[in-house]
Amino acid sequence: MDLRLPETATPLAQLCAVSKSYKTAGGHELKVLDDIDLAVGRGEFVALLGQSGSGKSTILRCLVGLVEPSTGRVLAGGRPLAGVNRDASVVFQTFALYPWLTVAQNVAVGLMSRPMALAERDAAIDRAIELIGLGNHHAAYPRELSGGMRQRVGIARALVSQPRLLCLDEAFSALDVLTAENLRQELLALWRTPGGGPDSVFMVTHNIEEAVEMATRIVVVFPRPGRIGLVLENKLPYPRDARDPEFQRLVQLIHDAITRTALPDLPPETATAGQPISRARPRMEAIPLVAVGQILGLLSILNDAPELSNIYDISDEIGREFGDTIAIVKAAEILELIETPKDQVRFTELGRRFVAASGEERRRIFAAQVFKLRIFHVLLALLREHEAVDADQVIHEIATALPYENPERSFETMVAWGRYAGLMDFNAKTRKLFVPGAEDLPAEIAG
Ligand SMILES: Nc1ncnc2c1ncn2[C@@H]1O[C@H](COP(=O)(O)OP(=O)(O)OP(=O)(O)O)[C@@H](O)[C@H]1O
Repeated sequence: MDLRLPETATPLAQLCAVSKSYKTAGGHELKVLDDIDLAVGRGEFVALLGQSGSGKSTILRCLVGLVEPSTGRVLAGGRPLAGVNRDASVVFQTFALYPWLTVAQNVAVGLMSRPMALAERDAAIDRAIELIGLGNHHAAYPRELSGGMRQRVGIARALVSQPRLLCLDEAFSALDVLTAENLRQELLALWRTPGGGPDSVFMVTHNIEEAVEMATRIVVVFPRPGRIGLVLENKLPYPRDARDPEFQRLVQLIHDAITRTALPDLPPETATAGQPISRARPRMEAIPLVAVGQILGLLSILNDAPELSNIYDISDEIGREFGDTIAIVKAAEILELIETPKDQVRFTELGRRFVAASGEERRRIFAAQVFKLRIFHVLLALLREHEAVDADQVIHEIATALPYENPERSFETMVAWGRYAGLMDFNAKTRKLFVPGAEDLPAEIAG
């Protein structure tokens, strides 16, 4: 039986046509959210999923008033929100506790801006501490607690003000599996008990199963710029069983939606008649912000454990969150070392040669593949014309070519890849990019 109160028409929190742009470190405009319409109604448990960097945290922060949208409106209880939403609290992944304060004092921080009598305050703190199972730890310091207990303090601090809307930003992802599952169940019970906890929950997560286990509505954000990609109602009764076919169907739907946008099965590109023949591909591709070591790690996992064939299993194996795994897989894919039909991940012929090769040969293959990426092609053409190129000029080129990427971070990644490939080097003092010595370049690139 569902004990939730019926939903009322006015959402607790709402984004209306919200867009958000940031200025990056180099002063470039980066649009991270585009025209987001999203509401959290009374009694709802909404989960927000999406790749890393798709804008999930920014949406959460806009919703509670921690970040102001560039355009669009934020409403709380149907009225324009000015400042922070006092009916909402946020639990962050990092616990964010003060190490010099006790559990009770840390929880009290959640009431800081609320005028109330001392006795009322103490009663609220006791209630929140009891509610979240920290009864014997009022006077303990964070360092004396396990990760799970610390996150309980984080949740108690969020609940102490009795918010109507509880927001969770990857709140369980730093916890071990069992602790996370216990906390999820307790939180669900709190939300489902009328008057027990928050009316509504808004949860940002990378974990698809977690979303299907908990949420009544699941929203998938598509990236660059962040926009609403998929909305699913989840009417499965609680407690939910991960083996239920409907549970599995929802997981698969979400999984497909996320991988499809990150790793689309595109037809191979063909040369366009009349265009000059170039070794670079015509399409301008973003560089996933991953280290060369992560790509090499993925390839060695694929090589050592050929039975791991889909992104899910691989994500578990490398111990990264799904969104991060996708970025690593994408990087290996644009280098043509792997291919990803549907949600499968497998070596290409070149990838097989790469893992079997010596260090020197690997660099040569890597260099030839990097050279095919249009953005590198542009950069290497610049480097051929000038002895050294200013970092800011390159960052500007990236910002122009890839308007939805963070140009400074893309630059750092390109330098790291280019260094590994022996194609370029960077002097952080002079902020100049240069070619390490043409005689060292692989023959097909030096010409
Ligand atoms: N204060 C800021 N200044 C500049 N860029 C920012 C700022 N905050 C976020 N961004 C950028 O906005 C984009 C979206 O970030 P956000 O943290 O909302 O994504 P996310 O989906 O929550 O990512 P993750 O899952 O990795 O936490 C990223 O490219 C990020 O680098």
